[in-house]
Amino acid sequence: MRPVSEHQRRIADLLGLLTPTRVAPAEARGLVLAEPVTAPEELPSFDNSAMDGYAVRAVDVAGASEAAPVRLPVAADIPAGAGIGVLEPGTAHRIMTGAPLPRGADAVVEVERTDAGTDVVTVSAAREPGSFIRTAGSDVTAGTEVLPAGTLVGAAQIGLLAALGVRAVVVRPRPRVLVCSTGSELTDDPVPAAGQIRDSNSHMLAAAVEDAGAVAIRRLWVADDVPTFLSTLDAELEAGVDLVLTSGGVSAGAYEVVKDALAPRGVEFTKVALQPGMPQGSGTYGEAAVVCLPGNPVSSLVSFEVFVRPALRASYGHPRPHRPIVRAALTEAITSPGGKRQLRRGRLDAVAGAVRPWGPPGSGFLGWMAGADCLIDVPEDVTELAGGDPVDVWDLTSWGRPATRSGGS
Ligand SMILES: Nc1nc2c(c(=O)[nH]1)N[C@H]1C(S)=C(S)[C@@H](COP(=O)(O)OP(=O)(O)OC[C@H]3O[C@@H](n4cnc5c(N)ncnc54)[C@H](O)[C@@H]3O)O[C@H]1N2
Ligand code: MOO
Repeated sequence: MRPVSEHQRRIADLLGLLTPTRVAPAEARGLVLAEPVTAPEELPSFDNSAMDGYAVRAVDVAGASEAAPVRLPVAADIPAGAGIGVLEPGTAHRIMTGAPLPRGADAVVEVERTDAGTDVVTVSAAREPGSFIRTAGSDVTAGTEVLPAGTLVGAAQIGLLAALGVRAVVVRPRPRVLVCSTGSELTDDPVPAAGQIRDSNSHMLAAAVEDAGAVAIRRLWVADDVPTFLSTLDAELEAGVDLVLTSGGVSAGAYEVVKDALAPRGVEFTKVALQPGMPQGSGTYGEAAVVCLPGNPVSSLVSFEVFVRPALRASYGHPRPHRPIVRAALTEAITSPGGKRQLRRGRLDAVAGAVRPWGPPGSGFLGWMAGADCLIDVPEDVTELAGGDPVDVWDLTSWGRPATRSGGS
């Protein structure tokens, strides 16, 4: 059987790195800059007040105190958004936070240190030159690289791009994924007939694809019929697809539609030393990468976590493609099959450093999976672990906090 790490590499190689494209900043959220951003202008773009108060010349309030306040005529009122005025010596301008400092002023006295006068203001504190002034360029200097290539674009970066008036950035695009469940037992009918079940995998995998930062361009299911399966793929691929993600039809039964359709077309079907998630398919179809996951719902989602999620994130350059791993002590004993890496569902108490196995190891227990928040990683050569033993745990609730190690190893 193929080791997990080898199959991870194969899937990552199949998807590769997507070609960068230019998008509006809002569309870059969650994506990664493929080219740096250089500030086209400085920030702030003009000297402005950091406080609601009075713009003055520091020399005019030198020596002012509670005991010996200084009185200055208020020659102007400067709300935020006003133009840049001129302050005559021996006067004050009432100024609001963010409003432009008038020429001639070199300090702001906060309103709390005055009597808030509108015609004449009484100032009871001296202020050094530069006090409460945000000078032009003090945050960002024009021409500097503010966001290097490789930056993950989030709220702060989008805010900065907006402040600088940057209208487009270069990122790798979200991978476009076609999610296709297979199985003649599946139905979307709210009341399934005898022997039929609702399709959970296409909904689940489409959600997992979107959580990974990719786009599930279509979600569908097809029956166990090779010509229908192939004609559906052919029709859908015209929309431009980076990855075809199938579930079901990859094991050893008489009607394995995915394997029967794609094995003759060069897609490789193999057993990976993983539980759950042993039967796996991978290759290309047309221009698209193809990953064929097993149909058992837990196998499908666990193998998505192991193989597909990191490859999708790596394909758009995510700096942390893998889930963070934490070390925790098992609350109870578990067993694992020799020769396979087991990813057992669990519930992590990160504060206590403890992890509780959650539900049986079998691959059909979706109810248990939905209550879990982590995967307990049992190495291939380990068959028994006792309560209290330390284990690696993949934290499924964390979205890419830097970790000392990650699920890639
Ligand atoms: N003789 C053998 N039988 C099986 C083997 C094997 O090696 N030899 N491997 C087992 C393992 S491990 C797995 S995992 C499954 C994988 O089977 P398939 O990928 O071919 O999946 P199906 O047979 O189509 O379905 C398995 C199971 O999952 C249900 N299913 C499938 N798709 C969906 C869906 N979209 N939504 C909800 N449930 C789904 C399906 O009804 C079956 O119960 O094979 C084992 N067998
Ligand atoms: O390996 Mo299967 O994927 O046990 O459920």
